[in-house]
Amino acid sequence: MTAHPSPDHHPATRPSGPQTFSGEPFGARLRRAMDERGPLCVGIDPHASLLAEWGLDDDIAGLERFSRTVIEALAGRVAVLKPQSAFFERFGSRGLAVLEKSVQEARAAGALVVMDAKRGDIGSTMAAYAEAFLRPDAPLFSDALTVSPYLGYGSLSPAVALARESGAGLFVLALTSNPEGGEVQHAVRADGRTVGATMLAHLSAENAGEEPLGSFGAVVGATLGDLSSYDLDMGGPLLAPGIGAQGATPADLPGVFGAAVRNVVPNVSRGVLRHGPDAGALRGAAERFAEEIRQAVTAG
Ligand SMILES: O=C(O)c1cc(=O)[nH]c(=O)n1[C@@H]1O[C@H](COP(=O)(O)O)[C@@H](O)[C@H]1O
Repeated sequence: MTAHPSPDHHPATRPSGPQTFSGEPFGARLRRAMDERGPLCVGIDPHASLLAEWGLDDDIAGLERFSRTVIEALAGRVAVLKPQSAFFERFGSRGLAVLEKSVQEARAAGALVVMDAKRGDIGSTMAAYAEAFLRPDAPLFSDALTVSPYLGYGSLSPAVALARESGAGLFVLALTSNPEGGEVQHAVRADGRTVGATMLAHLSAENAGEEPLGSFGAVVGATLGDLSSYDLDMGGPLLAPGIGAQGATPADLPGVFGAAVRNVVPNVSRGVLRHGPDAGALRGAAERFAEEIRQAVTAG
């Protein structure tokens, strides 16, 4: 007789967790979280230098303590937490185990989790990356994933399809915050459009008809100055890194994003994290950024 696994059976490598699809697409969940908590996204970026500043060793115990401290301080307050996968991958399989636990704990505590792994590959491999982060029973299932479209936007289709199916979202690198990004993203194509504008147009098509907000976002740096030549109103969220350590401020947001500022999810990582390890100080820093963002967005 064949033994049937119980309905809640998961292979040992796929622990069950809070990762069940609520039935509501990412864009709608994000809109609500932004309305209720404000739009701030805090990064979980355990730089070696921050571990040292926090009095932690640059080892797996330090990594775990760092990540847990950020989650305990902020997951019940901010709309989004964004773990940067590289800082966990640095520690190999044990770092990935900390990342898995962090994602699950942050989601269980009420934050949406954007996994910052910036994946991008040929379509058939992209399908595996999508399974790793966007299939609801995957150990690293996250509410959304950052992806790179620079193997061609179409190479992302398996991730788009799985995100739609599982109620997850994507943030596609369109106009990145770093000064080197322009040589690729501002390059002008034969049709006269820049590469970055082309990515925004693809996303606009993806989000067509989605209310109140589409699930297919763009990454657009808060550091970039006037972007009025770009159509940023593409129906989805705009993840805006660069505030704090990279020099942008909340007051810059209306000037960079114009009317699309209402869909901006401003990210701050080091600007908040450098206030740790005290939970109250982390919360205070996040609250100050959140308040400055609220004032800037209201005025803009
Ligand atoms: O996708 C991202 O999150 C991202 C895109 C981008 O254009 N620029 C950028 O800084 N990021 C990430 O956003 C975070 C910014 O960190 P801080 O400069 O410490 O606030 C880092 O985790 C970066 O990897």
